[in-house]
Amino acid sequence: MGGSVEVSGLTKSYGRQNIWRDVSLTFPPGEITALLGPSGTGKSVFLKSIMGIVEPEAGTILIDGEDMVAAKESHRLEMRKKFGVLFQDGALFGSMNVYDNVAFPLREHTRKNETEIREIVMEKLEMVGLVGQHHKVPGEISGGMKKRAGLARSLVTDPEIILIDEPDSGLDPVRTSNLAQLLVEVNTATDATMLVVTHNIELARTMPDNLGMLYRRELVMFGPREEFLLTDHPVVSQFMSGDPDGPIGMSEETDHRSSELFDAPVDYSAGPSGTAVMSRHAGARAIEVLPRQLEPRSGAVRAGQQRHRERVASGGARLYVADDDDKERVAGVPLLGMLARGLTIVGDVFALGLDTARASVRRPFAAREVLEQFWFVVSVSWIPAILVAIPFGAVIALQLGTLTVQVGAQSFTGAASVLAVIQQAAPIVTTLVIAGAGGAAICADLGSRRIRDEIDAMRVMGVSPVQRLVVPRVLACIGAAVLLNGLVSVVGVLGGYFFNVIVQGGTPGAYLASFTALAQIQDLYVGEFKAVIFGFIAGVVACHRGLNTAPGPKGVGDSVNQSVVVTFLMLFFVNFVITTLYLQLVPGKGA
Ligand SMILES: Nc1ncnc2c1ncn2[C@@H]1O[C@H](COP(=O)(O)OP(=O)(O)OP(=O)(O)O)[C@@H](O)[C@H]1O
Repeated sequence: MGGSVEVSGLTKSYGRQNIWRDVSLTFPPGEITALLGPSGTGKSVFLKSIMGIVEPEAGTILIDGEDMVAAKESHRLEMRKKFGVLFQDGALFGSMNVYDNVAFPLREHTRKNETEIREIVMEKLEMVGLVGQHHKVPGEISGGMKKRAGLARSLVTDPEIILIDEPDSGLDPVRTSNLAQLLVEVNTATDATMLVVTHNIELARTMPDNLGMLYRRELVMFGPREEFLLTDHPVVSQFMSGDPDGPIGMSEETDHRSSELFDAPVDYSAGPSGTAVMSRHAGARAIEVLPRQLEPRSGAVRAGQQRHRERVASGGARLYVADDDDKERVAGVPLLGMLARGLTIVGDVFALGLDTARASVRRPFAAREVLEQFWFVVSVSWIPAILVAIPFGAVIALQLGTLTVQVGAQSFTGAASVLAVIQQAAPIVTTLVIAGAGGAAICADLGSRRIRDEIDAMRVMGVSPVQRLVVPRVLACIGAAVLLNGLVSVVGVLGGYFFNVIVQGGTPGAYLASFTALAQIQDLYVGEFKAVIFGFIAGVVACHRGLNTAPGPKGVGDSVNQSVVVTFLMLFFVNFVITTLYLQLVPGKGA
């Protein structure tokens, strides 16, 4: 029998917007449950809360007795291995073809060899009608095909709990019916607990054993289909009939809450051959007949359905109906002030930095991904880094050259300009370029993956995005910073030499002599040390903003902008701290 999911007192807000509050319900193990509700009522947020990828402020979600809300992320990764999840748009990994997408959970979590994996993958692909299309990447297939591929991927590990977000979106009516039938067959074969979020009235009427509805920040009703589908609750019956007249309007905010219909007298009478018939005399909707439920094509008995009918017959399945008191006054968590939000981001970046450092010494180590990312960051950064290094070295050389002449210390020009380039200019220039070019691209890449639900899909499949995505990118930024720091130092020093010796008429001997007299090997080390730290900061900030991108293309743009600005601010602050410490701890040569 499938896993149990018990939700109790769940409340979620985004800033001031309360999405829903005090939601309590239990999904009976092995049964199919559908969660309905008008657009924007928080169905997807609810599904993501169950997966442990959205954090509710209050309440518990017990998965086979373990609380997902209270669990640490490392334990959540384990708990999520019980789940198979189909996201709204499939959430396929864009860099892999359909076959590799479907094989992904098996390669991650089982010791099966490629032959065994192939057998399972092809079986699931055949089930969803995608054999022959499996070599295509997600960009080459239709929305409906992505959905079916996502379903195949969610089933390969034989999950105990299957969560499905809008199975009908992007599908024509016939394929929607086929998919509903397929889900019934899957439930028959696996006895998994299934939760389907949908707007599709036909699907809601014919597939689930239980239904619930979210509306105006609360769970309006939850219970067995036999009662839910025959209710005269104004909100539920309007939604199920698709009637434009009633309490549900165009927008949640302006919908009025009418209890007129709810209070109207109801007349139940026996329906044909085991179904119940209800007529309501409140005017709008008249007769509703309990629709026939989808059955497995093979004629097999669906164990979940059997248990459900027994529960209903014994009176063990009760319809929950929310009180009609006005919940509108529920306030969300107040928006944090600008300063608090800034501090929260810095704290989160710090936490991600620690997680990254810990994960970088854990297996598996994605060496290939590190190399690919390193190559990418270097390839987009090295030309701008050199082009910035030349004028930067020249400006430092000219400024210091002029100054040393003014104070009569021209013989120290070489040391001053070389140290300024190696210790200050090179690490800063290098990292600014890495943050602006490589970091921005990393942030945009992760942000796009986030809005396509790829990151959530990864977490739901029990794979840590920190280990898989952040560690390689941060290591790549550090490697690129060290390499480019060396390159920028050389270019900057040569530029300085050119301007001090050739343009300003200094002598090469004095230039080099001052350098060897005042500089020491630690000066070189501190430059490279800074490059490591700055590369780490640029990588972590870019990944943090990418992974926390708000929905939509604007969210990606905002994240890239924030990534660059936050990196710059942190770089200059950390540079100040390191320089101060270095000057205190390492006495200058000859001091
Ligand atoms: N990451 C987020 N940050 C801020 N607000 C969010 C976030 N995710 C969702 N919301 C808000 O939560 C509300 C519920 O969104 P959700 O996607 O769960 O609705 P839904 O019922 O699934 O809608 P639909 O049926 O149209 O998909 C919306 O107002 C949405 O703007």
